Amino acid sequence: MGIAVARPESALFSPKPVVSPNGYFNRKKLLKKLESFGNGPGRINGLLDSMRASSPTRRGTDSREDQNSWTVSMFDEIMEASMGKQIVVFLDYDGTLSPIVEDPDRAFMTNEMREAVRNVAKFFPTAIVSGRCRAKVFNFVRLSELYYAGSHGMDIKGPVKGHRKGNQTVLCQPAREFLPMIDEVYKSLIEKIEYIPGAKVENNKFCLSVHYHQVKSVIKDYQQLRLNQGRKVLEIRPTIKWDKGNALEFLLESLESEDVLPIYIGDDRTDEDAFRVMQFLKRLVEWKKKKLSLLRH
Ligand SMILES: O=P(O)(O)OC[C@H]1O[C@H](O[C@H]2O[C@H](CO)[C@@H](O)[C@H](O)[C@H]2O)[C@H](O)[C@@H](O)[C@@H]1O
Repeated sequence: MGIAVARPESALFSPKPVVSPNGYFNRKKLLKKLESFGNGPGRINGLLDSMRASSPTRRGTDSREDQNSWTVSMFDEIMEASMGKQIVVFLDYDGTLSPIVEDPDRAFMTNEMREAVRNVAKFFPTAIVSGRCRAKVFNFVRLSELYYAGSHGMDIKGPVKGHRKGNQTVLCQPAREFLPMIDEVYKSLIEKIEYIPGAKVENNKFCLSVHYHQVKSVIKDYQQLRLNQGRKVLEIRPTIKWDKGNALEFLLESLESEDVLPIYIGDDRTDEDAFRVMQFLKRLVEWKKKKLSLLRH
């Protein structure tokens, strides 16, 4: 597959973290970048809906043939919508780049998939957005040219220095203060879980995944932590308002390019936080366009 999109020579992400006093990004600035999001009002919305509809189902019923025909039919649409824009690609890991398997430590991606991601990253800034801790997802993917947003976006880092000329590291860890608490709960869970056959607790740095049940009793005394249910997994994370959607906004805000077309591919409930942000931004762009056209007439 050949993709011809011009990539600017300058660094794609700004040199230092974008931190505004009241948060980690400036929505107004982001809106400006996305002003010409799509070639018509329903364009990106339709694209996103189709992407979601064709992502692998929980039971994995989509055939390879279905997926291939979707890829071919969407290719032209994506190319058309991206005219003059900087495409930015966001990819979830488990269930998107790797198959869902029983043992979370063995969720390897194929070399074929790694090659595909490597090729995408040659043309577009590419970020992996995962519930896993950044180091672990990096060990699976092993592509240093990518951006990684681990712990559901609570730990963001750019490509290693020197990989691409002029590229800088972006760092964002909005839940740092929760580390001791997460660690405490992790230790407590390890003790409890020892006696439960098949249960496993995974330390994802800023959040924890309990591969199965018996967790509610342990965290009931921690009001600042919440429970989230994933695929046969319970996730514990800080109550702060920060999810994969915020990670997406943070990375888009860090882009130096003015006109961007974000593409996000994911399969899980937590990816819907990012889908919601994309829908919201699109509505904002439409609203602003409508307002401008009313002012002109
Ligand atoms: O955001 P993601 O990259 O999709 O991470 C979400 C969770 O993924 C992993 O668990 C899931 O995949 C495992 C391996 O296939 C599977 O055994 C488990 O049942 C799934 O829930 C990861 O282990 C979790 O820590 C992540 O929260």
